[in-house]
Amino acid sequence: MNALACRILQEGAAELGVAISDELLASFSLLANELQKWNRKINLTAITGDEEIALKHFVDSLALCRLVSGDDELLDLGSGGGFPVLPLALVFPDLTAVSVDAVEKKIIFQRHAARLLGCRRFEAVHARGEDLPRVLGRRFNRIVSRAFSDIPTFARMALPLLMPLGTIIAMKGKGGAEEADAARGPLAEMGLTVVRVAEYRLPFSGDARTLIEIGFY
Ligand SMILES: C[S@@+](CC[C@H](N)C(=O)[O-])C[C@H]1O[C@@H](n2cnc3c(N)ncnc32)[C@H](O)[C@@H]1O
Repeated sequence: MNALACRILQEGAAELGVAISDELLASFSLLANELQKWNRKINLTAITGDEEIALKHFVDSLALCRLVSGDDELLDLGSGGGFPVLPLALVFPDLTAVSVDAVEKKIIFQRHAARLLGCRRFEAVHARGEDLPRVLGRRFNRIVSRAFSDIPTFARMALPLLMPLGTIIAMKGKGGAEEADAARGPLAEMGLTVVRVAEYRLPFSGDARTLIEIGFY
């Protein structure tokens, strides 16, 4: 990553309350390089420039740090090139993280990146969200997604894998609060409720973002 992208990552993360040491910065740089290298051959992401990756993939993913803790058992559903799960695995080395995507080449990239980065408690699984209860057969206390699906569809897939006191977190952009309101009915039918809606701005760009946290009634 170039110097500006490193600054964007460190200052953007600091604004979200996350400290990026020089050692972590080197890991994020390595991840950005691998993403760019693989993206030239296989389509992983439309976000390709250094500064864009630093802001729209890394800083954006790190906004979840306020709702995730290092000892969580986390599942990222529809993780694509590894977001938000890989930045979280870097910042929380003890996080147990399982990443799922329906596109195998994306999962192969994530396994490669995690190996290079030394993410010991990270597992990438090629599967469709609909098949997860059969494929995974385990439970998580934090199930997250970014740019994945509408809230009820995501919640329906996550529900069988959620621990009793766990929460589901959808990362949304502008209009997230309205989407959360509209989902209250379908969520109630599943025994779920919206426990928190956090609206904030992405550092530097000022783009609107919303974290929607959902739990059992
Ligand atoms: C728009 S991308 C978002 C990727 C990543 N979360 C991000 O924010 O950069 C949506 C991802 O969800 C995956 N996906 C879509 N439907 C899925 C399903 N039913 N089960 C698992 N993955 C799915 C796609 O393959 C794609 O990688």
